[in-house]
This record gives sequence, structure tokens and C-alpha cells, in this order.
Amino acid sequence: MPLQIYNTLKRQKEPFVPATPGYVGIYVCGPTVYSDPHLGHARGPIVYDVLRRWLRYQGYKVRFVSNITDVGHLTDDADQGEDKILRRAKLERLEPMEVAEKYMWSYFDEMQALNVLRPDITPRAAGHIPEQIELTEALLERGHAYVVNGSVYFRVKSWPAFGKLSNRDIEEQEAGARVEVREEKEDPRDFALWKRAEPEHIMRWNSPWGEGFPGWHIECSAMSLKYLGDGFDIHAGGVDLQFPHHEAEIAQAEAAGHPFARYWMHHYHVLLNGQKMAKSTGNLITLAELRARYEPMYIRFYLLNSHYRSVLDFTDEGLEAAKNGYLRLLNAYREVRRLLHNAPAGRHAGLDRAIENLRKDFANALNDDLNTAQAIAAFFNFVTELNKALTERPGRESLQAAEQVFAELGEGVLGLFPARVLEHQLGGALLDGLVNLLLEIREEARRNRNFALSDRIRERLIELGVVVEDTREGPKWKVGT
Ligand SMILES: Nc1ncnc2c1ncn2[C@@H]1O[C@H](COP(=O)(O)OP(=O)(O)OP(=O)(O)O)[C@@H](O)[C@H]1O
Ligand SMILES: [Zn+2]
Repeated sequence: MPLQIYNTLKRQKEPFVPATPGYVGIYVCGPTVYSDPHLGHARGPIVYDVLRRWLRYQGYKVRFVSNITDVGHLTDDADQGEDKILRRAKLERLEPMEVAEKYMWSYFDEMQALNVLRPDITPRAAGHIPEQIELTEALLERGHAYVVNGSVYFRVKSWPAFGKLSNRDIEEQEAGARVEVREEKEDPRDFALWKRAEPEHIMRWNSPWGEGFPGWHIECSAMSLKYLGDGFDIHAGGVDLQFPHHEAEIAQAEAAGHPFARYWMHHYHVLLNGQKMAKSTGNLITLAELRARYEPMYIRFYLLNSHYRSVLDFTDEGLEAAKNGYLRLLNAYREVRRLLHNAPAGRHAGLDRAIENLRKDFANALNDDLNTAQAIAAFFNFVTELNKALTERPGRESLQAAEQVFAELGEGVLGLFPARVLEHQLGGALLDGLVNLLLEIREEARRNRNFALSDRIRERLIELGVVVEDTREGPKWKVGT
């Protein structure tokens, strides 16, 4: 089965066919950088990271673009209120661009810790003012926008397709629209493409309409078209962005004569106490707080262990369970790597079959609208079979194939086993060698009835997080619980 993606535009799963064979362009709406990222901010980047890795694994050349909003996002969706970054700058007594820089790096650091690949391009809104002005001019020329008092608004009435993504009827929107919005708009449903800067507004640029700043939605249309071209493949973001943000993005691009994204993917929210985690409400747990308590790979595993189109209500117990599940996979991977050091040549039919099944089930899961939870379940089934096979001392060729499947699918696609985790903290040849040496000394001490020494070695290892288990075949150890 080829890759199927749930396309919000069509409200159904569809086979994914890129516009240009062999190439895929993806645009993901990134954060507005005015505070430290929370757990919710990690879901989209991790899910679309797996999408990107999966496409790449299948041989596509992927261009992955994800923006940083550093201007234009106001505290109120109806084009009123303050710029979120400017408000924070006043609070922290910083330049607005210092705020953007500070929180952009805090976001990048978190993404790196979570093993999210860097985007190929990370365009910033403030660095693309000419492109946004140009698109606004094209809309004016075609009669889809109008100028009032130095601001430019998109004329929703002129674009009947407005609402097609979120399935809203524009006439109904008219009835439901808020009445207290700025009187300068022709119609309350219209939205700002460019806004006149009041004297105290320090984030301002020259434009054909005077000094001002771009509306929030226009950056994504301008920057995605610039880097991915007309009719690009996939546009993604959180479900909260469907309306008005994505709806506006489509209207701005298409009304200016540019066919827009062909597949729209939306991930559902991470909740805390039943409510969306969000900066604006303060209902959140930051990634930094979580990382102080948990290895980032537990967090990545936790987020991938549910489907992206289901809401995920965060609990500590859920994360603890993810930790145990993750360690089960990691320890199996470690064990394979350890046994490979001196395995005799040969194959193991049961293990070979388990690897083949894993490859098949994994592909089916991801091809079914990126079902990462199902792909992880396939790994668990595999580890059960693997552990059985390991008691029968499988030969090197089969162990190598098992190592490869962990590397290719576990790390290459799911991004769960970066070198950092394998090599340093939780494994690696040196660590293996040192722990094995200590256990040999401990065995010798026991044989010599030097229990003080053997107990000391065991206790110190436990303190370091190495669990030693004495079995009939000798001591075994693993890292973690
Ligand atoms: N709780 C959440 N779960 C999943 N995705 C989220 C969550 N909150 C935000 N996102 C996504 O993160 C990206 C950045 O969003 P944004 O910077 O607007 O964050 P936010 O926390 O929702 O901010 P605000 O509360 O001010 O609206 C968007 O794609 C958005 O959909
Ligand atoms: Zn966007």
C-alpha cells in the first residue's frame, strides 16, 4: 500500500502523489517566538519530522521549510491588540528582535534535544517583508484587497472559495462575525494583509502604503510559495490554525493567482487538564521543565506513541509508561549490539522472520496516514520475538540484520535512538566493556568470598543506573529500570 495521507482539504485519506516525481516540498507553520516552548509545540515538529524521514527513507528528495514568526502575530485574531513579541519586549525590557532571537534559540535547542532534524529552510517573517508587500500588491491589483488609512485588508467577499479548508460557509461567517471590530474594514470577515504602524509601534517597515507591518497570515503564503513554488505538496500545522490562519493563507495565494498546497495535514492538540496547552493561557508544561526530569527520547516516544489526529491529554503516568516502553526497545537494541561483538557466523530463521514482519508492519502503519503508534506497536511485537530468539544465541548475520532494522527504522525513521543515547548515556562499546569488566571482577570477588567487594560493585552500579540481574548464564545488566 502506498502512503495515504488524511487531507483536510478533502476530509479523507488520499494516496500521496507528489507534484514532481521524486521530490516533495513540505511547509510547516512554526512558532511565534515570544516564550519558552511547551510540550504541545513539540508534537507537530516531531510528527512532521517522521513524515520527512519516512519520505526520505523511500527515496524522495524532500525540501522541508518551517518558519519562525517574529512579527505580525497580534494578541487578537480580529486584527486588534498588540504584537505578541512587542508586548513581551516591553515586559522583559528588550528589543523586540532580542525577544525573537532568545525564544527562537530556546525553540531550536529543544528541537535538537528531541532529535528533530533541522529544516532545510527556516524563513523568518521579518526577513521577508518585500515578498509580503509584493503579494499584497498583487491582491490589490486583482481587486481582492483594499487600502484604508495606510492598512490593507483582504476582501473576503471577493473570494467565494474562502472557507473551503475549514468547511465554513462565508455567508454564515458573516452572520456570526463579531461586530465590534475595527470600523475601517468593509466587512468584519476581512483580515489584515498590512497594518499601519501607530507612532508607538517600533516594529515598522516602509511600504507603498506608508510605515507599517505585515499581517500574520501573509508571511506563510509568501514564504512557502517563495521556497516551494506554486502547487507545492504538503502544508501542515496544528488544528487551531485551520481557521483563520490556513484559510487566509490559501485565499491570499490563490486569489493572487498561485495554486497553493495540495495536501493539508493538521495535528491535534496536546492537552493539560483537558485544555489545550497554550502560551497565551499559561496552561502548559515547558519542554525545559520536562527535560529536567526525563530523557528527551522518552518525550519523543511519548508523543509518537499516539496518532497525530487524536488529542493527547498529558499525564505524568503516561510519560512514565512511555519511559518503560522506550527502555524496553532501547535495551533490546543494546543487547543486539552487545551480542554482535562475538557472535558466531550464521542465521536464525525465527529472527529473520521477525525482522521481515517488522519491516512489513512498520511500512503499513506509516503508510496508513502516518500511524506512528502502530509502527511502535510493530516494534514491540518484534522485540518479543527478538528476546525469544536471543535465548538461542542467533548467528551474526541475523543479529546484524536486527541491528540494521533498529538503525534504519528505529532511528532513521522514528528518530528514537540518536548516537548520543546509544554511544554515551545508555550504551556504547566503552561503557559495555567497562561494565562487563566490573562484573567479571565482582564474580571473582564472589568466588573468593569477598562479599564486601562484590556488594560494593553491585551497589555502585545501581547508583549509576545500571541494573544487574544474576541469571543461570551469569550476570546480565541493563541501563534503566
Ligand atoms: N497544545 C498544542 N498541541 C499541539 N500543537 C500546538 C499546541 N499549541 C500550539 N501548537 C502548535 O504549535 C505551533 C506554534 O503555535 P503558536 O506559536 O501559535 O503557539 P501557542 O502556544 O498556541 O500560542 P498562543 O497560545 O499564543 O496561541 C502551531 O502549529 C500550533 O498549532
Ligand atoms: Zn502559517
